[in-house]
Amino acid sequence: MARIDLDLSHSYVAHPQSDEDYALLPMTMTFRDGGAYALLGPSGCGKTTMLNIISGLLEPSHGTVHFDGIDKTGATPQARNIAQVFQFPVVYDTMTVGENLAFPLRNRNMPAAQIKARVGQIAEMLELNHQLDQRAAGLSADAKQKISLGRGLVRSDVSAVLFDEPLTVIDPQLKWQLRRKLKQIHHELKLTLIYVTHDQVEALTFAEQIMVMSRGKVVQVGTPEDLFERPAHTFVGHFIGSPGMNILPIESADGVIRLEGQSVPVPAGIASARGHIKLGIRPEYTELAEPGKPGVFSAVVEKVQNVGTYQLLTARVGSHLVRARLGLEHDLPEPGATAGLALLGRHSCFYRDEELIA
Ligand SMILES: Nc1ncnc2c1ncn2[C@@H]1O[C@H](COP(=O)(O)OP(=O)(O)OP(=O)(O)O)[C@@H](O)[C@H]1O
Repeated sequence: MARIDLDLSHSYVAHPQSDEDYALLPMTMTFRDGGAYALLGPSGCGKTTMLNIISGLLEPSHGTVHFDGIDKTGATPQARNIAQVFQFPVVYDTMTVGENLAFPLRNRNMPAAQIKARVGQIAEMLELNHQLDQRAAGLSADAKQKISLGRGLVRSDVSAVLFDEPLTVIDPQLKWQLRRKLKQIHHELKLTLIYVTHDQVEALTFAEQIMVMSRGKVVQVGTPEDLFERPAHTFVGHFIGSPGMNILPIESADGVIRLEGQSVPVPAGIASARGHIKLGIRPEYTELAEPGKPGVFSAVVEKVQNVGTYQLLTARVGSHLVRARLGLEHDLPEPGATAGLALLGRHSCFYRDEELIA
């Protein structure tokens, strides 16, 4: 396993002029030896570009890639000793499940007894142990992708295992199991895993550290808890969570916050910042409260939805929609009614130029 350091930028254009010409803006990034990482972001943000630069399929237009302190910028995927799992299964139909799993080890001339032991271990982890002698040809897409995952994980001497949206073809129920399985496998095998996805649930279940990307930039690296509790950028606030964070433009001065003509005192003990800034509060921390109390804004209820395990209240503060996730035990006001919403508290975040400041 290896520690991987990136210090680079990448443009697919020969002479980039502006930020828009870059698939990856200048960045430095470290993947710890043995860490489980997810690269998370919407389509086109640069995830695959970063993964291909790490694997060696693509050379960055500027900068370097180091594995364990050794410059690997121009090295091929083979020379980097990387294992990759793609969106669609890569298996040999004429071979059995066991032979497919053993293939990367046979290629390295590993002794037969060791191959048998390692294949057995991986097959058991992925619950393929009862199918080892079955031919791959007749298997479902799900089973074939499990073999691909197994082939990616079977070698213990790789620098890292890279996954590019590997659960896309998997049935939803099995997807849920496999996400947890991969986390457990990481725990047991201590491989450096880098997992690309645009699905926040996938990233949050699997990874220890999540790199959230937007338009060629890594906007935050953190644990699932960091991303939820203290989004470093308004994009992370929007992107993580269901629904995302409420982000509201405010004016803050002398312990009073103005939002759409309402002036509300900041509750005692809450750190704020001055000026024209943005307030972020997660729907999970947005509560109904008595209007007129510190931190409570007056809102007009638009909609109340029962979402099974909680109720989602949508209300308007001036021209801004605010969402609150509330327990089923609450008796909620009807649409059109005026309600107080507590938006300022210890979970409030404040942003200037989209970056977290308090
Ligand atoms: N071979 C290429 N030539 C030119 N531009 C490219 C090439 N590959 C990607 N791009 C551009 O680089 C940017 C980043 O693309 P990339 O595929 O890395 O994003 P992504 O986050 O992986 O998206 P997706 O989830 O859709 O694969 C996009 O604007 C894309 O159009």
